[in-house]
Amino acid sequence: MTFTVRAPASSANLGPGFDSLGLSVPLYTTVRVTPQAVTEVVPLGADLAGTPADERNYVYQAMTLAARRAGRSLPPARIEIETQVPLARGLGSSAAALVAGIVAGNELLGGPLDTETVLDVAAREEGHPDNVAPALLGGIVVATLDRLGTHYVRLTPPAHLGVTVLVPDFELSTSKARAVLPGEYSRADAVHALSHAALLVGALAQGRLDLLRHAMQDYIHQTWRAPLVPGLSDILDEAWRHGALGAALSGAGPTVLCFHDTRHATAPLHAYLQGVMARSGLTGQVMDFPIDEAGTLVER
Ligand SMILES: Nc1ncnc2c1ncn2[C@@H]1O[C@H](COP(=O)(O)OP(=O)(O)O)[C@@H](O)[C@H]1O
Ligand SMILES: N[C@@H](CCOP(=O)(O)O)C(=O)O
Repeated sequence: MTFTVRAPASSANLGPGFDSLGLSVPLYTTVRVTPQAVTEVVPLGADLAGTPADERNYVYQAMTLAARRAGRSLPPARIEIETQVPLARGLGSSAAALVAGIVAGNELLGGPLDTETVLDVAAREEGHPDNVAPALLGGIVVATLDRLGTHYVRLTPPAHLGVTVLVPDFELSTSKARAVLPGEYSRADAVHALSHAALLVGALAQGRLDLLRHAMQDYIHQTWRAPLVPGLSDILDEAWRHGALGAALSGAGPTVLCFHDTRHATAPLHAYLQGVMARSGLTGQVMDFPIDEAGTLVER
């Protein structure tokens, strides 16, 4: 019996919530699984043309993680993969592929893993839970990973909170954008990060949209990654003057996320972001999204 798994994109960090805070974006990676006598892996569409069409594919590898955690072997199947998530742009394409694959593997095995375990498998594989948690659960998720498990709180997005993303036309791999970060931080930077991340979670939980731009300040990763993303510093400093409620590097970049109030037109923010791109010599797309609330879905 064929089944389909659909996992959403994500925007991780939201400024100071490095490796711990993220939200779900309604662009999807879809994995269609049909049990059959031999395994076939079929990436579909131009965006996945560079990914392996065999068992080395990241989605298939993710399916085997579910089997390993369940102590079983994966039955053979035809596995078709499609995505709307732009690759290596900081919108969690690898997290969506990983979560979709683990959920698909679990489903193919008859569902031996519960949601908490699926999340833990994904977070351990990724090394941090901030993009896999919203990809699996939807909404806004704050999460941490320790030796006992992956612990999280899922927040329902506040009313009137929308997302605008600027997605540049160039790729930046997460590993490259992690390699530029320092190994150590000062106590002042740690206190700055803790207080801002805590304030941000409180503001999101209470719908305090007025606090977002203050709470989203970050020196842990954005400062170091700014040289990799032309225009980022300008947007972080200035986007609020053009209607953004707050701005952050999305995941490891190069996408930049702005929050907007859905009761107001986003045309001035779009015009500003297009202007930053033009001044920075970039091309790319500016798009508005609601926050996805469904997370990963399985359809039979
Ligand atoms: N649907 C997919 N199928 C196979 N591999 C994928 C898929 N989506 C992403 N990937 C892999 O993940 C890589 C991008 O991961 P990463 O650098 O972490 O960027 P991001 O997750 O921000 O898009 C791609 O280059 C590709 O190797
Ligand atoms: N916390 C991570 C998030 C990476 O997200 P991605 O969408 O770019 O894979 C980081 O900032 O490195």
